[in-house]
Amino acid sequence: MESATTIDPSEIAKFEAMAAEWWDPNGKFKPLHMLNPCRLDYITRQIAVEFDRDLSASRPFEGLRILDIGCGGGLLSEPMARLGADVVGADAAERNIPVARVHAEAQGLKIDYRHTTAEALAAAGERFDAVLNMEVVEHVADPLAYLTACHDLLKPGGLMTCSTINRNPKSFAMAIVGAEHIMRWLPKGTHEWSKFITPDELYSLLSQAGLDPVDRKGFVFNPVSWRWSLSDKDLSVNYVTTSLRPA
Ligand SMILES: C[S@@+](CC[C@H](N)C(=O)[O-])C[C@H]1O[C@@H](n2cnc3c(N)ncnc32)[C@H](O)[C@@H]1O
Ligand SMILES: [Mg+2]
Repeated sequence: MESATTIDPSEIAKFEAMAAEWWDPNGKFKPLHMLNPCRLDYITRQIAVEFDRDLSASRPFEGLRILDIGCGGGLLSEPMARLGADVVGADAAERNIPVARVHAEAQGLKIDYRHTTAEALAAAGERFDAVLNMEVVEHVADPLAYLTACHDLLKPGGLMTCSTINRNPKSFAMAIVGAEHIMRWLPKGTHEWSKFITPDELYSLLSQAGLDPVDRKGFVFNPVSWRWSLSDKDLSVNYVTTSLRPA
């Protein structure tokens, strides 16, 4: 892989070790499986509004080229392909790629999965209408270089959704003590609290990368209903943003 400046080898090693579990809803990626309906609701609505698509149509994203960067096993690539998009899924952890490919093939989906990075794709001149950048930025070596490569991957007027975890005492309690040590949803050491990013810091990084941040919402877990929902106000732990590449 050329010019892979955003790779943190210790982070990639963690994901290589978990690759076989991507599609086990009760495995190590259980939190992402639980979060999927809520985040898909957000992502599909943002894309539909920006590109004037009707989500009640059978393949509303037909003709859109979408990159799922840090795609893991393809938990988001697959629904985008089902909606008709032309999807590239890219991940720096090599073992994720065959896992994602085999699963998509079994579903009868055509997705272009690649073992590569955002910076290598950008350098190769790849361009997309939308980039899904979900739960990756807190795992990269250089967030600004990474987001700049993501900016370069967008066509003018293109849209990126970017989610991560806030950095404060509550997110330490919930995302690290709660998710890793008490619930054991994630292996211990999955997340480093110091790499979490506040929404204001992320907006600033997105702007420095040349993007216009236009929206942010919280992903809030309700332990009573055992469901995630979107929140306008509570971005205290998990949250998502939308930004546009100026036309
Ligand atoms: C928490 S997972 C999120 C997977 C997927 N985006 C989702 O939300 O279902 C983070 C993924 O980012 C990948 N990753 C980490 N650093 C990366 C980098 N510098 N470039 C590309 N992918 C990276 C990891 O291998 C892992 O698959
Ligand atoms: Mg994460």
